Amino acid sequence: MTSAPQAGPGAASTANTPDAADAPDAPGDGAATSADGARGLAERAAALGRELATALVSAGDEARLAAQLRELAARLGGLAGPAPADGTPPADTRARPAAHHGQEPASRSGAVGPDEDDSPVRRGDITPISSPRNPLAPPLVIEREADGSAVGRASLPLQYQGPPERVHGGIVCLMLDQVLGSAAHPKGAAPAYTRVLEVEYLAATPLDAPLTVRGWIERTEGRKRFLAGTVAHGDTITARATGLWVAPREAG
Ligand SMILES: CCCCCCCCCCCCCCCC(=O)SCCNC(=O)CCNC(=O)[C@H](O)C(C)(C)COP(=O)(O)OP(=O)(O)OC[C@H]1O[C@@H](n2cnc3c(N)ncnc32)[C@H](O)[C@@H]1OP(=O)(O)O
Repeated sequence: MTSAPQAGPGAASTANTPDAADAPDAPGDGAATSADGARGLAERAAALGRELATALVSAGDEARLAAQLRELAARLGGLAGPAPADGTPPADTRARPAAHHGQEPASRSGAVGPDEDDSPVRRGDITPISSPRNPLAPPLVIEREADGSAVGRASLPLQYQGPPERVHGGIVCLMLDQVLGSAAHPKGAAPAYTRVLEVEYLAATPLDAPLTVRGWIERTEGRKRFLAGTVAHGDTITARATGLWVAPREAG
């Protein structure tokens, strides 16, 4: 295995960071009136969802939890704006069938695609690890380096705990799957899926601490891409992984 590519100061592109069009609106601008505004609204609502999850697992004091919940509810109510007179939910929050990623290439911008067709297939990043609009995601912010490797950064709060004070091993694996998956898709590459992912847990991955997840292609053989990666806290590599991503035969 070759050594991990170093994080260069000049990340070439952002693999899952929302582009400017996805930036949240200024506070207090009321209900969204455009797709971009709705996206910002969704991301702010997701951020409140994360705060809620943290509050639910953190508070030992029921009175304090109740106060936090009231505060979050007020902020959520402020985001949603006034309810439509007929009770119709806003377009962006209407229930949809479960999303499935598998057959559709995802946007690299992290933006969720146009809603006009109301398709059950959501383009873009709605993964439970890196999507800014998925409250299950920390989110892990992934950038692509000039050398083609991918680097994810996050600090994981208490709801990601496994053993006390450590990030759950499955979450460590999830971060590696996502970052190696990003690295497995250089520009123009056919979509490929994780076929093998082997993770070694070398040391505790701490909660509430800056983590860096790296992934890079070791070699490519036809439709097979062999990946490697690491999770680090400071200078400590807490996990390392190797994996195989395979493009389906029909992809060419
Ligand atoms: C996704 C779209 C992205 C779009 C661009 C945006 C990118 C933005 C970042 C996205 C990030 C996503 C990160 C989340 C990643 C997931 O969550 S992916 C979802 C989880 N994975 C899956 O659903 C995959 C399920 N498996 C499959 O669909 C099929 O097995 C696959 C992968 C399409 C392969 O099917 P297949 O070609 O029929 O498989 P098969 O011929 O048995 O094996 C393929 C090759 O691998 C070899 N192989 C198999 N096992 C091994 C092994 N253990 N060791 C060595 N070689 C092996 C075989 O020998 C074979 O090689 P050849 O004989 O062809 O030389």
